[in-house]
Amino acid sequence: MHDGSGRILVQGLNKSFGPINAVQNLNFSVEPGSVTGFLGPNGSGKTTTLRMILGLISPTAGGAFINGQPFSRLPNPATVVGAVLDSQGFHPGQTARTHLRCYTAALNLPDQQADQVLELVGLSSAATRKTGGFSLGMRQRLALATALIGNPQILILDEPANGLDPEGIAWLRGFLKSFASTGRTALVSSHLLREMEHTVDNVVIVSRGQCVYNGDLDQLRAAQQSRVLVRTADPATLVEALRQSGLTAEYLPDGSLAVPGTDSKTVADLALGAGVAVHGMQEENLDLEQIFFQLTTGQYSGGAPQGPPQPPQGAAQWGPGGPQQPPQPGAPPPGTPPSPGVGQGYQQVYPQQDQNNQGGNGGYGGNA
Ligand SMILES: Nc1ncnc2c1ncn2[C@@H]1O[C@H](COP(=O)(O)OP(=O)(O)OP(=O)(O)O)[C@@H](O)[C@H]1O
Repeated sequence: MHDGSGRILVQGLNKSFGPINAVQNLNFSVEPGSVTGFLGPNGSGKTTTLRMILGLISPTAGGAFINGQPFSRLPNPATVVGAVLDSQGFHPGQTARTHLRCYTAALNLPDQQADQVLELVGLSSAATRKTGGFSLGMRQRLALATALIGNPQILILDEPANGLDPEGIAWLRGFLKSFASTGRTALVSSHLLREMEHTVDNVVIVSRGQCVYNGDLDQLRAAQQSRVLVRTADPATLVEALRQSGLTAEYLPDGSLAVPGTDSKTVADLALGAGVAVHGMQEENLDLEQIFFQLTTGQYSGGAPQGPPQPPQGAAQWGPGGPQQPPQPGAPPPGTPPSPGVGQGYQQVYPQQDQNNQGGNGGYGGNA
């Protein structure tokens, strides 16, 4: 029997396709009562992971558990998990209602359930239309209706916002939030943090098949920091003045300094007090999307293998760049404050980016 918790647990998950390591040692948990975003660039292993969670492919190593059981061992799985990995699999000659009634019949559910889920996804008026004429957004909604047919406790959606217009995305957001507010679990993948930013409570961010962040989105947001970039004739003296005021500084490749967690006035005052001439100063702020790019950038750089992405300061659980531990049954949920020292040191955040500015996809740095 499953434990009924509504929890998804991924432990040491690996999947290789020949020489391709699509998923490497993934560990994360997805908690009930929340919407968790599973985020990463194209090809980062999201769909492969979801397929393993749903028992559609076998892991090379590790495991995925729903309510404490592998998917294949769940009794009445349609009442436990509803999933959409692909919104293309409809018979074009079938109406939306007939399509859904195939499922109610197969699952031994009352026929009215088909109309109920159509209403839930806002497709009641299209119940008798053939799916062949459906727009991409309507297909997404019908796929969602199909996933909901067994009134599942857990919803797993792969890129559900693809093809949705802004109104559709807003609707999806409201739907997922209300689904989670009833204590159920939603795991939703996307390659765009911006798309999911206002929908999800927690995020699991993957890059090149590895987890680079797993935790509370607010905590990731709180890790955004401004830093002051300062050019001076005497950086060593300024570093010492900063140090005496409890601030740290990083030497950037062009010789200027980056001072995190402060503002330009403070740095200017300290420089003045130390008698150091300042030749230029600038404040920089990271937004969430920049952090996302920074964590995931380099996947397609095509060059030599790179080091793992580095976490911003104060973030929750980190993957290869930090002390992420496999979640254990009963472990604290994502968002548990990091232990002292986790992700400390703003200096870790920038160097790769400043030097390489890889990918050109919003990469941070280069302003110093
Ligand atoms: N059946 C397969 N055979 C060979 N390689 C595969 C197979 N499925 C996935 N891959 C490879 O595994 C890697 C991860 O792919 P996956 O589809 O899981 O990524 P993704 O994050 O879902 O990407 P996207 O956002 O583009 O859907 C890619 O390099 C992909 O080419």
